[in-house]
Amino acid sequence: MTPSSPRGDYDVIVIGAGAVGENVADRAVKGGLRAVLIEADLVGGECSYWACMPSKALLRPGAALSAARRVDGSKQAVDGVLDVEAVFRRRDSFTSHWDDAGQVEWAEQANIDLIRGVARLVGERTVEVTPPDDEPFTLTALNAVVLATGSRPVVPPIDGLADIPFWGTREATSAHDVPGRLAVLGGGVAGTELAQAFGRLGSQVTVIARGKLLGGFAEQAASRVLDALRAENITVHLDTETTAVHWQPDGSIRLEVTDQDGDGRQVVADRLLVSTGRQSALDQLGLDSVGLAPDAITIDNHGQVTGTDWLFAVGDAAGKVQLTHQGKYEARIVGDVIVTRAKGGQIDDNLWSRHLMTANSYAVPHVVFTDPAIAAVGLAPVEAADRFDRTRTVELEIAVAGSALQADGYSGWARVVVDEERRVIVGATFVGQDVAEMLHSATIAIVGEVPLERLWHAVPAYPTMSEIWLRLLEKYGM
Ligand SMILES: Cc1cc2nc3c(=O)[nH]c(=O)nc-3n(C[C@H](O)[C@H](O)[C@H](O)COP(=O)(O)OP(=O)(O)OC[C@H]3O[C@@H](n4cnc5c(N)ncnc54)[C@H](O)[C@@H]3O)c2cc1C
Ligand SMILES: NC(=O)c1ccc[n+]([C@@H]2O[C@H](COP(=O)([O-])OP(=O)(O)OC[C@H]3O[C@@H](n4cnc5c(N)ncnc54)[C@H](O)[C@@H]3O)[C@@H](O)[C@H]2O)c1
Repeated sequence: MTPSSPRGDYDVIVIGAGAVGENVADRAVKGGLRAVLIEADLVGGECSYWACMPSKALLRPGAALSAARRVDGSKQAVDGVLDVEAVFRRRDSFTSHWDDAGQVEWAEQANIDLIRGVARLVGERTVEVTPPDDEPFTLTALNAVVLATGSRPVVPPIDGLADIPFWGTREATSAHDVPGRLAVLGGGVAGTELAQAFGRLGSQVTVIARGKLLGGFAEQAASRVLDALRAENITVHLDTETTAVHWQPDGSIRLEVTDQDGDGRQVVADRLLVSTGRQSALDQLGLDSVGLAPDAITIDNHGQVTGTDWLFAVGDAAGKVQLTHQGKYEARIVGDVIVTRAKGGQIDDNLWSRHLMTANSYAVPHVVFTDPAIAAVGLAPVEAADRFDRTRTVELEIAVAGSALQADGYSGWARVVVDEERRVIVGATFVGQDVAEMLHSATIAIVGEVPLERLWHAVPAYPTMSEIWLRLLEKYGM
């Protein structure tokens, strides 16, 4: 939808209509302001069409099949393989076939104006929009401009890489074919999830990680995912640098890799997926027009760009936490800050106030949707030890009645980190089949700063996997 009169003033101009930009605009409108979203591509952004939704849709059928195979009685009923066409069909429906009509309708119903085009700042509170087939025009924001422009893939400077047609995560998540041999460069979350997804769809997958696999997660958790990938015949090279990539006459791709002992080898694949991280998309936004350098801006915990009182950045663009749910949290906070200011109210600087992104520092939930999955929130033991005087870690195998029922031979691991002074949980990690849904209980315990003495009264239903909470508290000494 293009508003009847797009030129002129808005209270709030949001550049980028990904999940995060949509949420800022929605919050502003619900607070009584006039907001416009400007989008250069599909309304809904990366998560809806090329990231969270399609990647999880590619993973889910494999996880469901494996779950059925782990239970005596149901395993006898499944002797086939994944129906690749059906998996792609289901994925296509989750991406609405890369058609954003539904999101456009949502914006209309939410009373948010939407303009298609590329936006950039041309002065304080002033944004120039270049529509696809029209002349540029300018808009002025009475209150705020919000940068919700997301992130772009980082492509490493590897010899020969620029000369070959490799897949990024966009091409992988929207693929309609399963490569015979798939090489995955990067052992982060995207690479690991997509390696398992394509391995289960039939590719012979080789992952090349320059360090550990899933290095940001607890070693005990990441190693179980690594073991699972290898058990599924996915080759994983750890601590391995890729020095050159060649396009071969038969159309295959040859990677020259070197391990930490300096031993070289070659990996040959039909497709190469490069998933080596993402960086904030703040360049080409005209920040220099207001005296700011894209690589030098700082953003405070209200989402405000330091040195301005009208410019905000949220979600992947802000670069603090590159996760949809956390970006949407930032969006709600920025929306509330803008509305409160517009109404002449006071911004509350206190921890956990509705104007401060406190959860970014203490309670970011993150799920790796592999099988086994990793679900983690809050601080790792080392981070907790940095922040608090006395901390303690309790860890356990997940072996309760609920897990035994969930899968025959269920294997999982759980850990909580406790701030001993306040006797509250400050971090939790679970790894195992179906652990993702247990994560929010940990998030609530951390955000609520629920004392262990009170948590003791939070009785997990029997027989569920949440019983691990009771075992952790018992092991702690409750
Ligand atoms: C493969 C993959 C899987 C992922 N899976 C998950 C997951 O399971 N869970 C999770 O929480 N996170 C996941 N993420 C991360 C998640 O996708 C991002 O954190 C999220 O999309 C960020 O949302 P955003 O709105 O900030 O940015 P985006 O979704 O990137 O939206 C930004 C929008 O701004 C537009 N834009 C940019 N510049 C301009 C301009 N100048 N003018 C107009 N419009 C502009 C873009 O076209 C885009 O639509 C995944 C990421 C990848 C790559
Ligand atoms: N389930 C989820 O929530 C989910 C899933 C996928 C992606 N994401 C998010 O999307 C973003 C992008 O994901 P990602 O996996 O690309 O980023 P990432 O930062 O998680 O991982 C990138 C990996 O690439 C490696 N790398 C960098 N340069 C390399 C090189 N030259 N050779 C080999 N390896 C190299 C890094 O060491 C790192 O392990 C992340 O912020 C991630 O959290 C989230």
